[in-house]
Amino acid sequence: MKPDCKAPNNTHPAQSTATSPVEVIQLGVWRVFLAKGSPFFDFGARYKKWRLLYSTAAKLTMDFLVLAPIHFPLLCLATLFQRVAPVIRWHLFSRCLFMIELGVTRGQFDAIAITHAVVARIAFAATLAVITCCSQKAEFIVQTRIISHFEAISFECKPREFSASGREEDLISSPDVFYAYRDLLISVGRVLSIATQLYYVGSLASNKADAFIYGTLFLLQPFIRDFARRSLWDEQWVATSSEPHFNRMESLKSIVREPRYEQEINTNGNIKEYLVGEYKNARRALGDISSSYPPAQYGVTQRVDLSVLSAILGDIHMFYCLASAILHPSRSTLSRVIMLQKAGDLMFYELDTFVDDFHAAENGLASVKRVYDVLASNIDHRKDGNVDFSLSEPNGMELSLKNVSFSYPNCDDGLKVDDISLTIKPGQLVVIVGANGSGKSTLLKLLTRLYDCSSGNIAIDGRDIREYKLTSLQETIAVLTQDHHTFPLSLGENIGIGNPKEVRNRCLIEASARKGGAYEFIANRTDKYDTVLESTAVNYMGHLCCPEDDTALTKIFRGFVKKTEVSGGERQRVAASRTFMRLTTGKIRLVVADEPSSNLDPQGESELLQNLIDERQGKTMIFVTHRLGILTKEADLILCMKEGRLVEQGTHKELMAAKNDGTHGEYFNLYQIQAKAYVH
Ligand SMILES: Nc1ncnc2c1ncn2[C@@H]1O[C@H](COP(=O)(O)OP(=O)(O)OP(=O)(O)O)[C@@H](O)[C@H]1O
Repeated sequence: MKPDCKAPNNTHPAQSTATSPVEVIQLGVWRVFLAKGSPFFDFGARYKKWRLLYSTAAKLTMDFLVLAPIHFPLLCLATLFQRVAPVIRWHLFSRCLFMIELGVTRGQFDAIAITHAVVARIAFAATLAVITCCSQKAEFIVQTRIISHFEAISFECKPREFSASGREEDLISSPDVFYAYRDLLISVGRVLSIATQLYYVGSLASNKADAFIYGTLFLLQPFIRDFARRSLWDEQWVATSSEPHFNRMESLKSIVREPRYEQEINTNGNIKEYLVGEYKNARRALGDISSSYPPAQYGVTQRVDLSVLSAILGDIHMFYCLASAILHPSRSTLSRVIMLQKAGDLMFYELDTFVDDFHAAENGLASVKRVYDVLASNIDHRKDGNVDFSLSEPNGMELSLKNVSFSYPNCDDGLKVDDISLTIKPGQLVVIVGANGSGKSTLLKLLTRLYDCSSGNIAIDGRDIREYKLTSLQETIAVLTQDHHTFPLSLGENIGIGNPKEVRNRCLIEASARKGGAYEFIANRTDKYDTVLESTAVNYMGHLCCPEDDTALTKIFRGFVKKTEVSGGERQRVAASRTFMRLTTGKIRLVVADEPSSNLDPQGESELLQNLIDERQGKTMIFVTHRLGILTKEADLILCMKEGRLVEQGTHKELMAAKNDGTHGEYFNLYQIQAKAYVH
């Protein structure tokens, strides 16, 4: 069925139900949600917003002052001067113009006055050039210091944010902090410039009444234009593509573009053909529905009446000027008319750009506020406790769960862990099994306090998990997951970082690499432990170079971006070695391994698991695995999960023997399926 194509300013039915402060409109393929009624000159809303941002602006000013006590004030003065410069320039020019006009009218020129005016104008131009050069230098220094300061802050904030939410939310980029302040400075400069121009217009007008009328007429047009203008740049909005054919095209595009699908597509010609065909079909079905960026489409929807009024108002001061000249010829001169016209244009430009700069400054400061908030509130949504974990306890951790339930924040997909109660005794080897999506990894995240449970209670060594200091808890837990990562560092550091105090201890690193199964493949690398996996250099290619060309420059560039490849299994071995390195801290009392051997060959897998089990002394160990047998036979406790619930627990023997109403349980069934797969 052909989708409903709506005209750009068609409103969504939700709009008519209307106490909602959000307006929903369809723009081409986009469903746009718009905060209702906040034009630029809504001073009430602006005031509220600025009260919030004021402290950020003040704080940022102090930061700028501390970081660049000389260059920052210089930059401020220069920026403000540059903003009022056009008015001064016009004033000086108008003096020359008046004198020329006077000379032409009288047939006699005042050479000295003209020389003074010309010299003043030249001196001003030279001064402006010097100030511009100085301000560029000052800007460069202030920018560099601000960027490095905020890079450091953002470096500090990001891991905190990440550990709290489990995903990385980008903070404002450091250069943007500088630009936010610069936009603010320019906005202030524009206000100064508008005030100066009003003063200048007043000096051009022949009397106070004229000055007032000109000022009002000059200011009126931008006000009307703001009401006429419908620009998403000035509004708060979010949009989602709601057009099914467009969404399908995007999905198909991502399959072709994303490297993770590359191998599958390239080794199966039919897929490629199918994708191309489907893309063409979706494109055809989309027809003329526009996918242009929503602000570009929204601009088309201006109110015609107000636009016409605004355009006429743009010229009304000219008509007033003409009428005034006709009615009072003795008070008017041609040069005054020209200067007034020019002043009107300049003022209109300043007011118009002021709106954009001011919005940019507001948005920028709102983002900067977030950086400060992150710093101030330590963003971590998990409330930190104040109890230090006791390291004197020689055994592993005791974990007990009472009616624990959990659903992911911002996800109304139901409970992922549902009413689980269990006890893990100190030093036990525990294995969690269950089908995909049954909640095994989620349970581990709760046990390591990556998330807090939604209801119920988790206790470690008899004390609520939330009472422990997070750092103290993290020091005692080693986590090895299936999402193994390597860092863009040397192989040695990739392992050594497990115990940062011993990051240069080659002996410990090699021993850990042996246990993690990385020793052999690292030994075969030319640079061994010094092999750097990914270059950390930042590379640019000038826009006149074409990456596809085979020139000397592009070859050099490819050399910049060369990576040292490691296979998935090798990467997992490095991550496992890092965990063994972590065990050398002597503080670990809980080891959590979520399918740590999913990418390893059978021999690598059994060696890794055995090496981990050999480290059991003084630790509780919890494994998540799909491969029953290797671990489950040795486990003190098997937890069998299904759809977020704990359906069985016991040892391998107990669970294999367990029957309910004469039928075997979940673990038995899972085990049998695997056993059959190996036999056949
Ligand atoms: N960050 C998340 N936000 C929302 N839902 C999530 C998140 N992580 C996992 N889920 C959902 O929670 C459920 C349980 O996922 P979990 O990863 O715990 O299962 P699992 O048993 O470990 O699965 P597998 O064996 O495939 O690794 C799944 O439905 C999954 O889609």
